[in-house]
Amino acid sequence: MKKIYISGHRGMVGSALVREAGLRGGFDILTAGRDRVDLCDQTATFSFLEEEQPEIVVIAAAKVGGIHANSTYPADFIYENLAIASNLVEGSRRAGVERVLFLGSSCIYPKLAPQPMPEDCLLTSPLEVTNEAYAIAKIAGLKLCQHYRAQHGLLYHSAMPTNLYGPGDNYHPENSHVIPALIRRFHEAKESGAESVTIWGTGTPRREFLHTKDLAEACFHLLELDNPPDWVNVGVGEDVTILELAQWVARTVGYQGEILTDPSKPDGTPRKLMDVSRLKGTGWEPKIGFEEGLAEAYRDFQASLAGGNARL
Ligand SMILES: NC(=O)C1=CN([C@@H]2O[C@H](COP(=O)(O)OP(=O)(O)OC[C@H]3O[C@@H](n4cnc5c(N)ncnc54)[C@H](OP(=O)(O)O)[C@@H]3O)[C@@H](O)[C@H]2O)C=CC1
Ligand SMILES: C[C@H]1O[C@H](OP(=O)(O)OP(=O)(O)OC[C@H]2O[C@@H](n3cnc4c(=O)[nH]c(N)nc43)[C@H](O)[C@@H]2O)[C@@H](O)[C@@H](O)C1=O
Repeated sequence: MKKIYISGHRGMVGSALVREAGLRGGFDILTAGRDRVDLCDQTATFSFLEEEQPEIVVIAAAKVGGIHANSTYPADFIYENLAIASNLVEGSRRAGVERVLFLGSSCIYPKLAPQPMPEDCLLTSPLEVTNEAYAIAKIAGLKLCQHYRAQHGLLYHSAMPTNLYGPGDNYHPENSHVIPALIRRFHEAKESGAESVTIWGTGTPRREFLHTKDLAEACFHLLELDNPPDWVNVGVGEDVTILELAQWVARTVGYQGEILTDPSKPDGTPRKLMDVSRLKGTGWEPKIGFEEGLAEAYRDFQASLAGGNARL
């Protein structure tokens, strides 16, 4: 049994990682809420890792949000994410942790990166302003792992997922990502009989969406590789416009009214399609189709309304 600490286990990604570890077997799964350890607190994080002695640490704890949250609270996003990454990476080294997997995000790549975006376009031109603070912290996390691996010979490496969705998402009307936000807005419009739903921005940006179960499988696949890349993109390799996404969500929810756009709201990056050839070359493929994944996400939202554990 390998002792694996999955940080952020109450979150959308951390909970998918815990489920996947359970399905795979062979892991002694360690989790800890903020009540046990605040990962922004260096002393508490170092002591926790020293006491628990995990063999593997997965960094899925983070301050996370959509375009509005990122641009409204940039100080929180850069500070908390830098602190979590540096405390967990240095704390892991001190506690003798053999392997760390750090989760970043596709927003680490330049705003106008070549499409699809290969791993080596990192730091080649400026970032998108709406999530610069978060992206800088995620680049720092990736670089911590890369340099600890180089200097200390530790197997610390990273995965850069595209935009994610799945059970346990954050359905906050303003601070969430686009999929949970639209599920909620279209559902409420259907319930109230509203004639139209307005989506933020022009509807023209393109985004790629990966289900968290596929991401969790990719993470455990990476943890099985003897010599994983320092960082690797995780995505499906296909994208849609935000207007097309809104039409998918409307169909899933059963909303038949009009869809309007609001160009006074930010679009963010025009496109961020991942080049996933490196990961696919190691034998991983996503499995969950978008229609199936969205239908499941809508069921998760409905369960949360009925008193489940999703965040509203
Ligand atoms: N969601 C997405 O679309 C994407 C996510 N990612 C990455 O995946 C990872 C997880 O994201 P996701 O699951 O969506 O985010 P969530 O917000 O759902 O989960 C984050 C988790 O981190 C925990 N956490 C945050 N700060 C602290 C802290 N100081 N101490 C202890 N725990 C803390 C939260 O705890 P609590 O429950 O107490 O708040 C929560 O459980 C992040 O690294 C993110 O960058 C990457 C690409 C896209
Ligand atoms: C995962 C990723 O998430 C963030 O980047 P983002 O891709 O811009 O994320 P988003 O999901 O919030 O928006 C995607 C697109 O959708 C449009 N959009 C329409 N209507 C709504 C809406 O109602 N809510 C939201 N949130 N967006 C909407 C929105 O205007 C944008 O064009 C980063 O901050 C960064 O942290 C990061 O890593």
